[in-house]
Amino acid sequence: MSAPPVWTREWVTGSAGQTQALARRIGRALRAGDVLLLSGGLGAGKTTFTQGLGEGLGVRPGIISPTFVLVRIHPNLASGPRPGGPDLVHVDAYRLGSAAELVDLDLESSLDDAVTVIEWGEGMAEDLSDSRLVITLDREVGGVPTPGSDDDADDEEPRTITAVAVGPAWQGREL
Ligand SMILES: Nc1ncnc2c1ncn2[C@@H]1O[C@H](COP(=O)(O)OP(=O)(O)OP(=O)(O)O)[C@@H](O)[C@H]1O
Ligand SMILES: [Mg+2]
Repeated sequence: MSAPPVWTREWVTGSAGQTQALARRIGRALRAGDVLLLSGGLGAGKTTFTQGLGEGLGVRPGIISPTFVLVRIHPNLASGPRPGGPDLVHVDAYRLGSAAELVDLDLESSLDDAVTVIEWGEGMAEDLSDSRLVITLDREVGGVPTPGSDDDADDEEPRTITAVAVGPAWQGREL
């Protein structure tokens, strides 16, 4: 059974830009060894959120939804806001069939020195670390589905974003 959360926080954003701004703020507070599991349906905004995290961490830009590559490493930039800070290891577990396949990616080797962000990691990556931040992006606001847009490019839809902190790393630590 998984451990009870240390704390939970919730935000509502109104656009992709606001989601990135929130993630940027969170990215500035992250430390080497942190593990984030991003959940939420297709197109919920997991990659958009990760782009903001990357900016806050000051890592090499170009964060995308990987299609064939399952793991991409974004090194910390000496010219960024956190020189000498952790790299970002960005994983997309969508195509993985099992936790055993995730083990094969050998994320453990970089775990202590980097921030590891796993899209679709919930229910798959819990064994990776004692502590984790589970971030869920949801199109529902206040339990009510928000009307979808016909335009796929619409970047101004509301999202509810929930962070559930689990494990000792988050004890006494806020975002
Ligand atoms: N409030 C919002 N927060 C985040 N993204 C938003 C918001 N409103 C609209 N969007 C749009 O939703 C889309 C989110 O796409 P993104 O690739 O980040 O999702 P994803 O969860 O990574 O999808 P996938 O499951 O395919 O990896 C983008 O086109 C973004 O502009
Ligand atoms: Mg994605």
